Amino acid sequence: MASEWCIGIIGGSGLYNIEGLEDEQWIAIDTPWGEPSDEILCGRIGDVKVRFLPRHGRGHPISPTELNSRANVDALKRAGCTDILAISAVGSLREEIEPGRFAVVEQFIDRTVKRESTYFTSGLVTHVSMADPVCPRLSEMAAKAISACRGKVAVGATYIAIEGPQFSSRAESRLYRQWGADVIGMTAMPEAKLAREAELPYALIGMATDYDCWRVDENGVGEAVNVAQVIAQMEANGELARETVAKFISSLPKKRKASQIDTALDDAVITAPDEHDPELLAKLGAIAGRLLGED
Ligand SMILES: CSC[C@H]1O[C@H](OP(=O)(O)O)[C@H](O)[C@@H]1O
Ligand SMILES: Nc1ncnc2[nH]cnc12
Repeated sequence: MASEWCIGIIGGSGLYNIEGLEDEQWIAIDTPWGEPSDEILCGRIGDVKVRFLPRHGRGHPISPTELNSRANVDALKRAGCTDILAISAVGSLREEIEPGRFAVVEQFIDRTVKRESTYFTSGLVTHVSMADPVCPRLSEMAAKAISACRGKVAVGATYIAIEGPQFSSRAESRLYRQWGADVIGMTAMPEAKLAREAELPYALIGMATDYDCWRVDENGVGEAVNVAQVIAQMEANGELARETVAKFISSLPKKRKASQIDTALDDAVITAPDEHDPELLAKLGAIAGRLLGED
């Protein structure tokens, strides 16, 4: 297992570039799942290799529903990533997660319906555990990095992923609060599931940009989220996000210890070897090469 860190950063809305990389170069990576959102910015900070992918592409041309998360995660793995730190703009479903606060996500509710959400289709049926969908080690380091940059942090957040691109109705927003969701977004699912299938430890920082639409003011008037408000708050969050990423990377321990997630596919495949589909196996070189003996 890799003992050197290679950190994949997935930048969400408002985070289309990162600064301070040495030897930086945008590199196009082909995958058997189609095109990733953009080229990957490859470089390093000190001894740590960094691979940055803007989730929606530079200039934000790609909608949440049309993100090719399979290609994105596969491309990051091909680029050598050992771990992924993802950043997202999120709506807050809790009074105490005010716009500007960064929420480190611990759990997900997946309400997306139109997306390819697995690499393991018929011919290599595989069931990984999503009981603990994020990497606790990365999440703890992310929370410390936010605090070290004097950011306000909330830990242990539950993220609900909606299909979008429309924001939620008030009834949905209130329902999601009853379900125990703390923040809402449109992108981290199936990204987190695919990262787990790719045996990549994954953590998510949600940058609260708005209160979605569940809240009413003192006059009983409901607020509604709009893109202008989200963009203004994203811009206000941008500097802290960049500082947090730099701090997170510079604070990593020198050597990377193995994580249980590095072997998430062990014992997860159920299809008998003589039923394996060779075409599917050929596509899985980057994702499951370790298991399939192609490393
Ligand atoms: C511009 S608000 C809605 C948009 O922002 C979030 O994207 P990301 O998670 O990539 O930061 C949200 O999920 C929507 O896609
Ligand atoms: N209120 C909201 N709903 C869904 N995605 C979002 N991204 C940022 N704010 C959001």
